[in-house]
Amino acid sequence: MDTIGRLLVRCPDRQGIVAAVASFLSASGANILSLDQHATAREGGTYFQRTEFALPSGRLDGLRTAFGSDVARTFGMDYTVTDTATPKRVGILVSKIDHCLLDLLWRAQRGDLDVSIEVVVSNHPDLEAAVAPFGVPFVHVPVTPDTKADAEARQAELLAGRVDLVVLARYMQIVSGSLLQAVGCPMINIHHSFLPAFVGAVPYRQAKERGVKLVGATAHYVTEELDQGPIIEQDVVRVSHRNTAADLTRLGADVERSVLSRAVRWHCEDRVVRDGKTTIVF
Ligand SMILES: Nc1nc2c(c(=O)[nH]1)N[C@@H](CN(C=O)c1ccc(C(=O)N[C@@H](CCC(=O)O)C(=O)O)cc1)CN2
Repeated sequence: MDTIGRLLVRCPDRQGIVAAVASFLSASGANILSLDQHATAREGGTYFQRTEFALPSGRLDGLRTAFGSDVARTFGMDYTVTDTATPKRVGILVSKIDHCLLDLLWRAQRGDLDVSIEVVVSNHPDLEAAVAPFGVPFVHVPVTPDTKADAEARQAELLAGRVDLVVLARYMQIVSGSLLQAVGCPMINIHHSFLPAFVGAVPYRQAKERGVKLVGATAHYVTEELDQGPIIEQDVVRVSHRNTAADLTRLGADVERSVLSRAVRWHCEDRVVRDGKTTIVF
């Protein structure tokens, strides 16, 4: 049974990258199944490539090591080599709002999202009963302004080294730079507006007051600066003057769920590469 591997690279653009990667994979006994690439400029830019390949089983670790000392070193590549048979481990941070959390749990349970949700951590106890049927551990870690540092230390204990991705599913606390660093893996947030519009905690109220004709949602990587992380996915839905702020919240919730699940899926399929403040999504 072959291993299906995935190689994601980012490096300074120059001639010969595709040939070098393809030659290396061929010489390693791999058969390329798909290859997507992007260069940010005609010259002097950054080069990105996502390659899926079949490889005789038991050889992926050796290929990863050899690629690092060979092609990656030659071209100055940042790269990852992953085994598509190993689902990414996901931890979810949530507060009281349930729809994004339950959507991810439901999609994972159905096999619609190929991830392993390892733990749900919440600063409120409200959603413990809703999570229980999914068989996923739920840990309540209260957060107050006075206890935030200790709470984040506990969150880090629950997440660091145990998950490959953290998702903020309408988590209503600002994550400190030290927690971001301690967790040591990417973090994705679902913001309930079409960024850069309406940053902050209450975008639907801002949207109603502004009289918008569209509301939306944005999934982005979390950075220390609030709602400024590289955008992964966005979508919108039409609204009108007839809609109350509560209507906007209800209509927006469906968009949040679909945007977040696409962003998590694409990240876990290694389709997303960060390029400064932006992303490349293959
Ligand atoms: N470091 C980051 N942390 C968080 C981000 C981010 O981009 N970077 N996104 C937010 C999500 N969010 C809007 O989508 C958001 C959540 C919370 C707040 C906020 O002001 N929270 C208050 C506490 C509110 C409460 O206790 O109910 C606070 O933390 O002081 C703003 C925006 C998630 N975190």
